[in-house]
Amino acid sequence: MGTISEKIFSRASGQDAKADDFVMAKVDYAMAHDGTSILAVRAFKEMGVRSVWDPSRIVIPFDHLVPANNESTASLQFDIRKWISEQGIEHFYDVGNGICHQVLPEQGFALPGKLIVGADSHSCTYGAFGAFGTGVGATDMAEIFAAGELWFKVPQTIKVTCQGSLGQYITPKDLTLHIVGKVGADGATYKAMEFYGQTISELSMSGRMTLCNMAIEMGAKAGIVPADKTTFDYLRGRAVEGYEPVYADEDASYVKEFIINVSDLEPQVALPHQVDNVVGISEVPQTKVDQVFIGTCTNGRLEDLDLAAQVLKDEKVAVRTIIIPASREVMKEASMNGTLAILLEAGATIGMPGCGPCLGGHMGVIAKDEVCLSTANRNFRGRMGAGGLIYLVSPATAAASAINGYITDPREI
Ligand SMILES: CC(C)[C@H](C(=O)O)[C@@H](O)C(=O)O
Ligand code: SF4
Repeated sequence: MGTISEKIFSRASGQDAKADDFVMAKVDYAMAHDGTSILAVRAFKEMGVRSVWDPSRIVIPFDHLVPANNESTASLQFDIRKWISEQGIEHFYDVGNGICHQVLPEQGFALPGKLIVGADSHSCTYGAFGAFGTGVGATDMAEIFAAGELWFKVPQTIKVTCQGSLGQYITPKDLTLHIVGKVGADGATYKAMEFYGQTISELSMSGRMTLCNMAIEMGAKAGIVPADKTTFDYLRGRAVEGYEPVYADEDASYVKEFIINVSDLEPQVALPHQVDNVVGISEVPQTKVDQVFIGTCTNGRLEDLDLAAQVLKDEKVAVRTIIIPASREVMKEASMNGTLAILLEAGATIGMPGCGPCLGGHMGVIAKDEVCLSTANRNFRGRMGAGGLIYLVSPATAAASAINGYITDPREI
């Protein structure tokens, strides 16, 4: 009698964990990136603890400001590299390897049934593998570095069932934005979400990651897709250790249920400046675009780049179009299968793997009143530059809009 979260916390805490219980849980993998490891390491040092609990269970990708954009970033990264080597952290992915939420799954750390905690809010991405993945602040991460465990309140769970198959150019991002619009930006606060139904079973791992990635945009602590054959196939030859998938019981109790039918879903757009300000593309008035950005931990995967290339083949972009593969692996595959050549031929600019301009640090910050059509997960005011406007869409919609210079339904190209 339990949800996936209750079962994972029961195992990780060694007690029968039910929703709303407070438990001390052992973390399987802890992640911090260049942005948050700085604060986590500072807090860790202040605790006076000599060495981390387990250097083989800490994963540190550098992705947010890479390569360093100025001297102060460079010197912070220098300090972290030093700490990483002193502590013997085994899984350090330096500049160029890619975004944490792509690197961990690719390298086989995102595994069914595991408790994976990251010092980054989109750590819920790992739920795509049937794991409990969640984000914490830097001081909580310091606790984990020291002891390998942390207090958690076991979340209640919302069940989302998705029926029907996605149509042509209707992508997992459209499904995700549609769900965010229905549930609302605070509709799942401190809850776990479990995703079921035909639509979900048909999603690739890439699509499931897009979906779970945005669970936090509804306030959720975790977004979980139960592991199935698609999961096991992806993990074959990749998983860093053995794992035991965890499934909810028939009589598990859910605080709320949503049923979503995608049969007639059209491309979705989240209008500025709220992520749940979601409408169907037919309701968007003609909107001129200044910049298109395809990338991030939401939509920078091979499938996303391939889709953009499918739309952009033999076409030219009318506006500046920045495409940033989520990882080196993605970039390598996109270069081998011809996708990068198509994108370059169309006039797009390819950036090196990492977060890029997603949170307004570099590589595509926008000016006041400029419109950026982005495949990311957040369109908050000022995120990519003060006074800029961010519209969130799928890679297909982003690519189609790049051709016309205004927001365009990819089915019309
Ligand atoms: C920098 C980091 C703390 C932040 C997060 O946690 O989400 C970033 O990745 C973001 O997307 O805004
Ligand atoms: S790609 Fe964007 S949302 Fe994802 S971790 Fe980086 S900054 Fe955060």
